[in-house]
Amino acid sequence: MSRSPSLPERPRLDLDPDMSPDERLEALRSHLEDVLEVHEQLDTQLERAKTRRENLTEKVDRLERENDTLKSSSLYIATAEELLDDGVVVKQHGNNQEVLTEVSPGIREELEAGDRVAINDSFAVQSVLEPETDARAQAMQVDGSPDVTYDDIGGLDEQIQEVREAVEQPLINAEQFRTVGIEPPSGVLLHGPPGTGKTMLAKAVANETDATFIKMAGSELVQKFIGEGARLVRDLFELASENEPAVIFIDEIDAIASKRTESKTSGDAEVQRTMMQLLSEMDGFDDRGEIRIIAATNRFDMLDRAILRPGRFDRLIEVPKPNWDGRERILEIHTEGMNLADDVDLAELASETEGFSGAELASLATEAGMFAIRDERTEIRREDFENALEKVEEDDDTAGTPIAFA
Ligand SMILES: Nc1ncnc2c1ncn2[C@@H]1O[C@H](COP(=O)(O)OP(=O)(O)OP(=O)(O)O)[C@@H](O)[C@H]1O
Repeated sequence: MSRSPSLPERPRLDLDPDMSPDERLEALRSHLEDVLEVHEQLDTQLERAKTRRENLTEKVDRLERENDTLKSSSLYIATAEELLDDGVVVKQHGNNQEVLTEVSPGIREELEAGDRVAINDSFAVQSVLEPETDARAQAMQVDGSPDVTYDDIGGLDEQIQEVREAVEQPLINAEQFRTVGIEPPSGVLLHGPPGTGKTMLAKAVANETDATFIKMAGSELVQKFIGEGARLVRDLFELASENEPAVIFIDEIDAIASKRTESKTSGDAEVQRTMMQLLSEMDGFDDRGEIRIIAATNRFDMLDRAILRPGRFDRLIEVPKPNWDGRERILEIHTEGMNLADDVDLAELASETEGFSGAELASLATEAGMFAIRDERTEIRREDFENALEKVEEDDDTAGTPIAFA
């Protein structure tokens, strides 16, 4: 904190009774100058103090707003079970506690039995939740049979091999693992830059093992309401066991498993609870049968190391950006169905696209196709790829990211 500046010294007027009138006048003039200088200094200090006060007021406003948000985010979810003359019976999710509580006339009007509501610490109904805010339905994506195969993935042969060992084998050869007496890896963590094929790998392994693919984004697990994140995790594992064999894919795991921050807000505590629930579901994994869990992150450095301990995400697979061979293969995959002219040289394109991710290469192929369509051609020429590359580089300059992801 900055210390308050000290006040300037008060100018003194020394008038000697022996002074001549001229000397007195001179002394008074010089005193006046000193007084004016001090006045100026005080003026500057006053201005500074005003600015500081404005800054502090702004800070107080901001903290008050944050405080309000924190207070308002400490709500619990409940179901309105019964509407009575003198209130409403709500049942809190998580602990199933039933309470007769009050409700304001405004909320009462729109409330129907069975609605999900947000209640505060004293159980008063704060708001009625729209059916769409049912996070469970929104958050999970279930795909009975994804259509991605290992052949659709370019440049990740080693990673495919590792995923097959860690996920596919335990699913199709569970008996063998039991006979040999070893535990398959609990969870697999794919880490690497965005758009490099992590989701594809998880989908492909589900496809090849005829497993249901259940995807949930870590950011969706970060819920506003206390207990909701943990409930979603429970639902996720429940859904998987209803659909065995199943592959659970948690994208952006860093959203719930980042290194602990200094702050101790209620939001952080909720994120912690969600992660603890995930870890406890994984700990009880042995008896779960044919469910495998894969997580992915672009922010490996941010992860709380606790989730990497044995029995948790104990198989790490790095999914990097493709090298030259990988880029050529990915370009082949994404231009397979395209009507390419003879002058298109994918090897040369692979050289020109160093640093591109798989998703960026896929967009490049689509973009080249768009140039041909604009020109009313069905054949895609070398110039279309050149134009597409140029466009990508322009986008890169303006947007700061190389290309829009497919
Ligand atoms: N190795 C690859 N081979 C072929 N296509 C790829 C590859 N990597 C990415 N793609 C293309 O990019 C798209 C996005 O890839 P995917 O969603 O698997 O990336 P991701 O690593 O999961 O990205 P994010 O971290 O952003 O979720 C795919 O649908 C595919 O078209």
